[in-house]
This record gives sequence, C-alpha cells and structure tokens, in this order.
Amino acid sequence: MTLELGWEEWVSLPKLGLPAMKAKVDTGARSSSLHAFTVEPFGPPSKLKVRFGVHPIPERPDIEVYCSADVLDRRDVTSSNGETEKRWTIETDIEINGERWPIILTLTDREGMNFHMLLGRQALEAYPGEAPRVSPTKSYVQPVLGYDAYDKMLAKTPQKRALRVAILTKEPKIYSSRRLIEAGEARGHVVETINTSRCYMLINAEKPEVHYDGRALPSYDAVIPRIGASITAYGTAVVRQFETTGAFCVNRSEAISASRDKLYAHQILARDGIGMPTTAFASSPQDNEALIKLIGQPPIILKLLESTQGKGVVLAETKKAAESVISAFRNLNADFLVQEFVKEANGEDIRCLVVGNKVVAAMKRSAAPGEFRSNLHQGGSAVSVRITKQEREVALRAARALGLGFAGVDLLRSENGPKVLEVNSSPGLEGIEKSSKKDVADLVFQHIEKRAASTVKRRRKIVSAA
Ligand SMILES: Nc1ncnc2c1ncn2[C@@H]1O[C@H](COP(=O)(O)OP(=O)(O)OP(=O)(O)O)[C@@H](O)[C@H]1O
Repeated sequence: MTLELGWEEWVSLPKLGLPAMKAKVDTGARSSSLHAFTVEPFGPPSKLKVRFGVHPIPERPDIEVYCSADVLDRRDVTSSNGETEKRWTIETDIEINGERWPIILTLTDREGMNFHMLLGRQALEAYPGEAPRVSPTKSYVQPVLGYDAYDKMLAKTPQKRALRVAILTKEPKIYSSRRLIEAGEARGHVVETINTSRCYMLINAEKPEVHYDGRALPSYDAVIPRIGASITAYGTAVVRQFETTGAFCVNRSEAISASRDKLYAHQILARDGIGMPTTAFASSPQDNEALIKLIGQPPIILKLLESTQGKGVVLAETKKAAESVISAFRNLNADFLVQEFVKEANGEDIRCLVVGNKVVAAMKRSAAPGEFRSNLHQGGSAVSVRITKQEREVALRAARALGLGFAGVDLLRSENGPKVLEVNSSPGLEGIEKSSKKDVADLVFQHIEKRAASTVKRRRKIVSAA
C-alpha cells in the first residue's frame, strides 16, 4: 500500500529520543532538516558525533530534548531563502504510523518557525516501498501523536545515546581516571578529562560558561568531579558552574563541600542518627581539659580537620600525650577534633563504595603491624569483605545524608555496631576494584546513564530584572 502524506504530519525520530514532532512535508525541498540548538561535535575525528538540543514543541521552548548522533558529514545547504549554510548532517530513523526507515537530516536553527522539522524529497525517496504520495491539500493523513510523551519522558525513561562526559581531575593518568575513561568509552560515550584548577568561569544569568585554555567548554551531559582536598573551595565552585550549565554532576558541589568539612559532615551524620565514634571539637585553648574529659579516658584519637590519608590522625595513649598533641596542633593554628578510640576495630576499617543508591563493593583495610591506621597510604592492606545488612544500610544512609551519588564510606566495626568514620566524595578505585574484583568504573557509568541520559529537561526559568 502506498503511504499517503499530507503537507503536515506527525512523525517520530525514535533513535534521537523524539517520540512526536510535527513535520512540514515539502517536496520542493531536497533535504530534510531538524531544528537544533547548541550543536556541538565531539569525539575522535574518525568517529565524530554531534550533540544538540531540540525544542520538539515549537510553542514550548522550556522543553528541551538533548540528542546525540553519529556525524555523516558537514555540508553546504541552501535554504528556501537562498542562503547557504554549513550544516551538520546525521542519519537517523523516521517512523510514521509504524513504518520506519532511515533518513538523512541536516541540523539547523529553525527557532521561530512553525515547524521544527522539515521532511524533504530525499527522505521520501528513501522509503523502502513505493515512494509516499504527498497530497499538498491535506493535513494529518497519518495518525496524530500529540506531545504527551514528553511529559512522561520528563518523569523518567533514559534514552540510550552517546554521552559527552567530563572528568574533573588534576590527575588524568592515575588508575581511577584511566579506569573511568576506559569504562565510559567501552559503553560508547566520549570521556574527556579537565584540569579543575585550569577552568575559569563566566558567571551570568543568560548563559553560564566554563572556560579552559582560551575558549568556552562545550556542554557536557555529565561531569564526574574528582576534586582534590587542596582545591576544595575552587573545585566546588567549578562543579557548581557545571551544574548551572545543566550537566548532571555525579556529586553535586554542596555535597562535596559538606563531606570535605569533617566537622560539618559529623554534624550532618549525627543529625541523621548515624552511628559514629563520639567526637568533640572546641575552638578555644582554654577548653583542652574539658574537651578530653568529654571523650573519656585515654587512649583517644586526635585528628586534624585537614587530614587525608591518615596523615593527621594521632592516637594518644595517655592524658599527658593528648594534652601535648593538642598544644602542638594549637601552636600550628590547626583545627582538630578529639574522638573516642574504637579499640575493638583492631586496626581495621571497612570501605563501602556507594554508587547511586547501592553499595556496589566493599573492602576491609587492615593496618600494618604496630599501626592503628588502616589507610593504604599508611602501609595498610585491603581484602574483599562481606558486609552485614546493617553495615550496608548505614553506608547508604551516610552517603544519602551528605547527598553524594558516588562515595566511599569508611566504617569501624565496633561493639555497638558500625560507626562511620568519614564519607569520601572522590573515592579511589584501585584498591576497591582490585580487592573486590568489581568493575566499579562501569557501575559509575551505568548510574550516569540512568541519570544523565534522560534526554528531556525542563529548562529553568531565568527571571530577568526587566
Ligand atoms: N576513632 C577511631 N578509632 C579507631 N581507629 C580510628 C579512629 N579514627 C581513625 N582511625 C583509624 O585511622 C585511619 C585514618 O583515619 P581517618 O580516615 O579519619 O583519617 P583521614 O586522614 O581522614 O583519612 P582519609 O584519607 O581516609 O580521609 C582509619 O582508617 C582508621 O583505621
């Protein structure tokens, strides 16, 4: 049977995640075009892709769908007003009333036009059967689709498409960065590393931008922040800027800031009733004795707030030792906390790796002989471990309390159940992948796909002062 088309029809472009578009069928035009904005090529030249936004509903510029497709070429196209423009060209499938066939589309700015899609001769000729018959006097000969599908898509349904992902890191060569790049590429995405400290920002209401090496960075679908402790403040500002560009950030800036501030993080965990070693903190040196008393009989733990890799963690066996460490810290003007020593942990802690709302891997770290700190940087060793249901729940609650989607939660096994030591927002992958044999990097990308690939976004209204 011949496919009959009116001069306007509903079509869908399933591979682009566009379930319903009104198209103008125009046999006077050779090529077909799709309205696209922020059209940005990405990926290696041999496998070039293009990422673009579409307003499928001409009257609703607040509904944006993000698409990516393989590039066919970039060609000169002369439009009906005689102007020639270089356009990105892609191949995709069109579907009309259950009939589906591949067509070539050029991407162009059709903003302000009644139809955001134009179906030309070439696409009609590509129809596998007898060429469709166009009746220019008729409208909507084929079924009317309507735009309801976009409301459903706003609620969920990720589309499978190639994503453009940035890893914010100063260390693109280390194991964790390499594994994330590898895992993302293996899943068909394009992954770029960006040195956080080299980013600079244009802060304005209309079009927030992040710049690097003299040019504005493109739009990313997702960002994996790996912000080192030494640049937390600037790093989180960069993450915040990426958030305003609409990128899905695996960990949001405020969650990174909260987890980095040990005192604040402890307060958040305590507020949510999550078990942790009793912890005390004071600002004035006059309160040293009272502070030690709050924690109880030594041995006690003293921790620099800025500590990482166990470097600023001291076990004071006696009250005298505790006092002299405190006075040393105070002389250095260093902030610290005093903590109950969980002796029964026996120099072991459990690192639970949380991705999304799951603990995807766990390892037990054991301190070197004569050492109480189990950090791998302090000579500790790691083995895979089965965690209890309670430990799993505590780890998830801790990551959730801080708002982290990708976190390393460190627990001590105490007589009174698991006690959270800290929640790390840039957990290393080497120890956990090697000990647990889990492909954590791949799981991070599965999480990103669920959260970032959802193509439809409702654009936040920018309220202008005028
Ligand atoms: N209250 C405690 N009781 C017993 N052991 C502790 C306690 N606090 C810390 N430890 C041990 O010391 C190690 C380092 O502590 P912590 O993780 O707090 O330090 P950090 O410098 O913040 O390390 P990270 O690089 O993991 O952030 C822990 O892994 C644990 O083995």
